[in-house]
Amino acid sequence: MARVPRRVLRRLLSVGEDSDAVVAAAPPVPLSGVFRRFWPYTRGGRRWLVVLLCFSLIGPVLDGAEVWIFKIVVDDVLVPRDLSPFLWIAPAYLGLVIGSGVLGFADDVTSTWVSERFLLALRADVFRHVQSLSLGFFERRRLGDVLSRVTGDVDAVETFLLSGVANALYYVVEVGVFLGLLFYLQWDLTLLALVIVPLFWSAARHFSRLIKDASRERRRRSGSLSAIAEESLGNVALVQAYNRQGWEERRFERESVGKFRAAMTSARIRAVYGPIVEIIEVTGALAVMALGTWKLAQGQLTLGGLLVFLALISKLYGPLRDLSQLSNTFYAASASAERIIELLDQRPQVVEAAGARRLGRARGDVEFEGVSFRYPGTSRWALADVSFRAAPGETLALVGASGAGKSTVAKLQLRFYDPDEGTVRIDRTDLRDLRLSEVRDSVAVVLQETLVFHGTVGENIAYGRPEATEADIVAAARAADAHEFIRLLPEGYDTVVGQHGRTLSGGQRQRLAIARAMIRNAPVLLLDEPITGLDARSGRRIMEPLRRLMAGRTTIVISHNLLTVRDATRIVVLDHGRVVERGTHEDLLAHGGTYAQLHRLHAVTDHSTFAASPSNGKVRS
Ligand SMILES: Nc1ncnc2c1ncn2[C@@H]1O[C@H](COP(=O)(O)OP(=O)(O)OP(=O)(O)O)[C@@H](O)[C@H]1O
Repeated sequence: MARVPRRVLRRLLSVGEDSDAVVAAAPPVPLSGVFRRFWPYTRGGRRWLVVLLCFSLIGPVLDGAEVWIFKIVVDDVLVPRDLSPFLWIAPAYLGLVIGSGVLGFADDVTSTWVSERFLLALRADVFRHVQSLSLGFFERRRLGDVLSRVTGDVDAVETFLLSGVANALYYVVEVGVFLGLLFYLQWDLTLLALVIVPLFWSAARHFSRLIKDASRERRRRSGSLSAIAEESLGNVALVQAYNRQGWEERRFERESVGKFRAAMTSARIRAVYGPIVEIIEVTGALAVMALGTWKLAQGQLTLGGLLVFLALISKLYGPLRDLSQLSNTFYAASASAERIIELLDQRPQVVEAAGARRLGRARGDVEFEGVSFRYPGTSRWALADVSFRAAPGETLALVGASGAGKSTVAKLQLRFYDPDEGTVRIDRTDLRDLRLSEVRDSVAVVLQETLVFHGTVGENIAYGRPEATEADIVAAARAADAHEFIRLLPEGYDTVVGQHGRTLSGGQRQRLAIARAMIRNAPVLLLDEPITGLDARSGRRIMEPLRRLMAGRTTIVISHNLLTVRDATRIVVLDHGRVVERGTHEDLLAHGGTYAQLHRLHAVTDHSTFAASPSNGKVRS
């Protein structure tokens, strides 16, 4: 019979089986591990931790003194009905209350300062760490979950380390002071009062495990919620165009309900825990009261003594209960700490070698030699034995069907990944031997998907070189053929473009990206499908500023669109990650292979675009 209620209780107090998770739970870490991991972040505020420790020593002493004065009032004023001691008791009591107030103020301000400094250091470090991770990490992880860890879980670690520890110390000192007073008053009664301590602890141990499970589930669901919100709001145009709002809402709601369930489980655990602790506490107090009353009757204890004893017992049980509850708080916060630790344990796949060499201003000699590469976790070679070289100032075009591996070449050139076999070089030096920041400084990119940040047009152009002057920005915009349209914007270069530059057209965004690459003035230029998404006319308009940008730089142009390829000094044709042809435009046409085929196909598409375009106004100029 007892099994049924036990089963019900277990169901009520556990979070249940893990459903197919949007975001997986982080691996568990013991409390001591969490503590060791985050303790170094208290470095700047340890001196203040000592001050806080002093406050926590003084506070309970003042508290104890207030209770002791109460004993004197009962024994020396109330029982003998004599007012004279009251003349010193009243100012002493007032003094104690004022002292406690001042101490409370100083304690609040100092502890908040220490906590916030800790958070500042931790948050900055977590963010710095996440930024240092390789592209591969971001390609695998859900951004929303990472955001939720950086912003939400970090705060909980503070609870664990500082507030938690400061409170624990405070409670321990309180327990010490009150125990001392109690032993001084009546040692045998005190021992009786302490019988409940093991009960307190076993309850706390049992419940904190349950709390930890529920808290982990809550944090995991929070991560999932952020991930879903980020994905669906970030792609709102797609969601609305395909009428998928309902589906997105249901996904969001499923995680919300999961979080709600986890929150309810925690609430139930706490709600059961509270009364259990109270029952233990009252049992102890009743036992003490019974023995105390017997002692009062025997004349072994004064009335003031008994009253103070009972007051002190309640003062003692307070921090004892808080201490046991604190273990719940610790376990709840450690669920967040685990998520941060998992993030901090991620190692960038691409790391700068110790003693990496300086590159300085590169000449722009780019070389791939026998490069093979597989994306982490995949079995297919994205590039297999790829070799090519572009001398300074040359233009090399990478051509091939979708998925042939063209963008992967760009990622390796930027050292977002390292090749599994072979070598990528700039100026004859392996990228792995060079400083990472200088490798990337040597390259300017214009990507398939133009990245525009929320900010002014001027700021977006200067992103390529933050120290650029206004004149540099305008010069770059002119060269990119962007000056005219920027001038017509409501506030010119100070016009704020929304996130992803949604207030600009595709062609305008592309010209902004060209201006950004222009201002960077790097020796190597990577153009990844620079005219994708533009209609034929805009595509042709972009060609002129692109040619200006390419002049005097080593350019690797990745394109389906053979318009941008014709001028290349050398063309490399990729197929399923392998180089299948190489040569000039004329050579390859004459060869009649894959390139010639692509060229014929392109001529047809280009012609059909042209044929279909008059109604769209997309006429060849
Ligand atoms: N982050 C990734 N993780 C795993 N596989 C990837 C990743 N990025 C690309 N791939 C795979 O590697 C291969 C080459 O992709 P890549 O993006 O280089 O092709 P591409 O030639 O640039 O294609 P497109 O012209 O369509 O942009 C493809 O099979 C693709 O599925």
